[in-house]
Amino acid sequence: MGFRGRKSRTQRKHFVQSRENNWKSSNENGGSDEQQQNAATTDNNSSNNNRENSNPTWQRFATQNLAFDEYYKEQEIVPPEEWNTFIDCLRSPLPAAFRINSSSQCYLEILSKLENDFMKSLQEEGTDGSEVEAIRPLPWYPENLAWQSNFSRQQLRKNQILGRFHEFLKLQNEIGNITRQEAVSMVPPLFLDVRPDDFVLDMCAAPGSKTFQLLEMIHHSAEPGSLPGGMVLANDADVQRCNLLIHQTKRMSTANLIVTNHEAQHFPSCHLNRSYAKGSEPPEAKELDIDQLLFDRVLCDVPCSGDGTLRKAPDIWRRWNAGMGNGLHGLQIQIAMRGMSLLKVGGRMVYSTCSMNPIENEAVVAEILRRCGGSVELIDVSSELPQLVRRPGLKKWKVKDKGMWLTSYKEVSNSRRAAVVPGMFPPGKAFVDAPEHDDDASRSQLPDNGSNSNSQNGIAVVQDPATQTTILNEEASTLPLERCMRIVPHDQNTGAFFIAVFHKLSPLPVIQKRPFDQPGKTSTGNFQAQSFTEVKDINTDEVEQVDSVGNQLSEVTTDNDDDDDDILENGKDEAPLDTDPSKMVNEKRTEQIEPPSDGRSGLESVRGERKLQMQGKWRGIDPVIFYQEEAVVGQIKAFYGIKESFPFKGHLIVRNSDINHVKRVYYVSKSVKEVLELNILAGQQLKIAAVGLKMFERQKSKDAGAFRITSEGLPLMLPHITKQILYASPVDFKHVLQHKSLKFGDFEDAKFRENASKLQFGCCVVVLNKDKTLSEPQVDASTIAIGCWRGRNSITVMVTELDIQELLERMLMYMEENTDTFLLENKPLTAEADKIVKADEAELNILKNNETNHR
Ligand SMILES: C[S@@+](CC[C@H](N)C(=O)[O-])C[C@H]1O[C@@H](n2cnc3c(N)ncnc32)[C@H](O)[C@@H]1O
Repeated sequence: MGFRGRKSRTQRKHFVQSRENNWKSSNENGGSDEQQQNAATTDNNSSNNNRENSNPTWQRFATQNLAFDEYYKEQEIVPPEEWNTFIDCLRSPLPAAFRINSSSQCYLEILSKLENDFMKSLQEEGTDGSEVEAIRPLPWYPENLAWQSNFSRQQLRKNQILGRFHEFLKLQNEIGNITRQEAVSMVPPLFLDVRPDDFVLDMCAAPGSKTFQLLEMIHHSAEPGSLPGGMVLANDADVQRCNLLIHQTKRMSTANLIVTNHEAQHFPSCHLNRSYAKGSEPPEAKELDIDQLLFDRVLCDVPCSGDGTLRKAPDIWRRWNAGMGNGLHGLQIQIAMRGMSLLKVGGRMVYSTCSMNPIENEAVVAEILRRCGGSVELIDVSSELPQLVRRPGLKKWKVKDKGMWLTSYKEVSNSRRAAVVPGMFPPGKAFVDAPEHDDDASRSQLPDNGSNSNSQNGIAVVQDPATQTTILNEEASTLPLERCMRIVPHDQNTGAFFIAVFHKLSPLPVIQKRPFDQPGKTSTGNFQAQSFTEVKDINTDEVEQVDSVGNQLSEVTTDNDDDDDDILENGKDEAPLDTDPSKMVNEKRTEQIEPPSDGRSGLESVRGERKLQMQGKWRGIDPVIFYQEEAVVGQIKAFYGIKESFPFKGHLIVRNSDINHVKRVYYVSKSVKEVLELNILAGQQLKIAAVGLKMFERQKSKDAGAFRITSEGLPLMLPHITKQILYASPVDFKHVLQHKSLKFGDFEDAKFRENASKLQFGCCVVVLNKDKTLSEPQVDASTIAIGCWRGRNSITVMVTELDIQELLERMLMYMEENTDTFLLENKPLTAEADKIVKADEAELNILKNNETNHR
């Protein structure tokens, strides 16, 4: 219906400025030479760096960092003969890319406009006769839904056709019909192979480009008026970035999304209280299809050093150092392992980074495989997306610490063993200290069968008498790291990315801390499988923390998908998450709600005391409350004639603990409903920042139906409502959009006038009747409709300027073949009609003003 929920959005200038890609010389970049020098060098102790610092040439360009060059040459990230091409490409600006939202109702029209209009006109106008394609679909993206443009922003503003294209992109992006996203960032969700019924966890989701893509996949084949069986749970640890995520995903208008704010490595398990499992389940628990929150698909797009995005964020050149990757390695493993434990057996997990560093990539993948002890396999996806040029994962790499190159853990000095862990080294090089020759401790690494090798993952643990170290002597061939994918910039003119795809074959082995792991000390980074008992929930507190990592995050976390234009203010109708840490309850204190002693069922009890519990649980976060006011729901159903077949019970939620003053009611899909119910029964472990599709908004007018259907809720509701609908001819529809308010008499169609006067006062829906011969057209994917207000003598539209602009644009796209009737001159309103319309508008404004409170 093309009117997904959108507020007028103000760009966050300060945010944008800090992320702008300024292709400047070092002098223009600001900051003293000394600052730049410090930023560009990594390992102050290193003799290499002393040499670099004394070499003035490195300062000449902001897009150069000798430590970077040295590091990646040594890692043989590309063959030596390709180095110059690789580095030149990294120094050139990145072409803009965008994706068409495949679940948008007009995605085919947008595709056709790009293929048949812009592709040709831009080629003629924009490229000055050059061979380079102005815009082109990315060959590896299914159905031509992703595009790359070779224009810079300056070029886009240069002439009229480019300007028209730019405006088109901006509008469609704001509406949610397209998303600007770096080409390589689109890859990980494609390898996740998401199906509409899947439960998908996006562990580090902000600002949400990939979440949006995952939602598209879930919604792709949903019929109008119906919802897919799956859902996406998008999580991010950073509160402010969570707000960006909420804003970004709002463009999708989905009832199948939950946004949470947790550290991914401590993401709650959300399973039913043990005492319920002993047979005392409340009826609600028995009704639940799920008793633990597990996922069919997990996306682990972890925080990383982000050097794959140098083309888009050249400031990274100055900041880059080898320590960034080393510092993140531990956290990346923790997040990935948590993801793996939340993945269903048979499910798929994608691990990805926008970093080129093997310490953040292959080393993490190798460690996941070691820890999972054969219950997980790295999938060979070489036959998937064959047109995507990628390179196999590295089998060998080195670790650089404090300017020193280390080829095996043996070379790590005692003082550096907290920071440099065995898991950072390639297979066969992860020498682990024998703790004081503690035989029991080394045995604790062995599988239960007592053998000294784990045939499932090919790891042999042997004692090296010369060094008194235990060697994890993996055959390189047993960890098929070549199945990882590395996308390098010069292969297809993109950024760089790393992707690994896992398949969970069986429950994870129980993971225990080895006795000789000191608390707070990352002595080994390795855990070995002890037994293969099913793990319901791995307590992530067992996984050691790398203290330094957290401190580095704010600097090195780079998401890089968020184009400047996508960084927007929060919508005004939902409170942003509270960023004051003092108001946050420690998320690790996720107590379970004990079964009630008064005989009431768990959910009943939770509902009865919801005000107290929900407000106390996650301070700074609005509670999620099932809305069960039957009288109000009945009134809504009666007013709009909503068909009984439309599921309401348990699908409506509010975010206000004062049920009597509810302003907005949200709709959730069956899948989300189940997760919310499970979460309540499991003690509200999820810190839910946003959930549900805003469906109804309360009106003050007594005689106008209690709630109006929102623009974003209308596409879902429309096929199910039987009252308060008007069908307008193209001319009338366009007319009312342009004037925003029209007196009944000014509608061209007599039938419309008659029907309008028969409606109840208040909210109504005006549907574009493309085929004027039908009085009640079939509602389908192409239906254009708009929420309006039926006043005493007029119809007034109740949507934003942006919605109107989009609808007019869509009508133009649809009606190109009927331009004779459609593009009639606007009828000027008569003075008398104008007066009547103004009176109705005033009435409407009073109503709107009454509703400006947050809720
Ligand atoms: C590479 S970005 C994710 C980009 C995102 N997947 C997208 O496509 O838009 C990494 C994200 O991880 C978040 N993050 C950092 N540490 C985290 C943690 N411990 N748990 C969860 N998220 C974390 C950051 O706030 C950042 O938004």
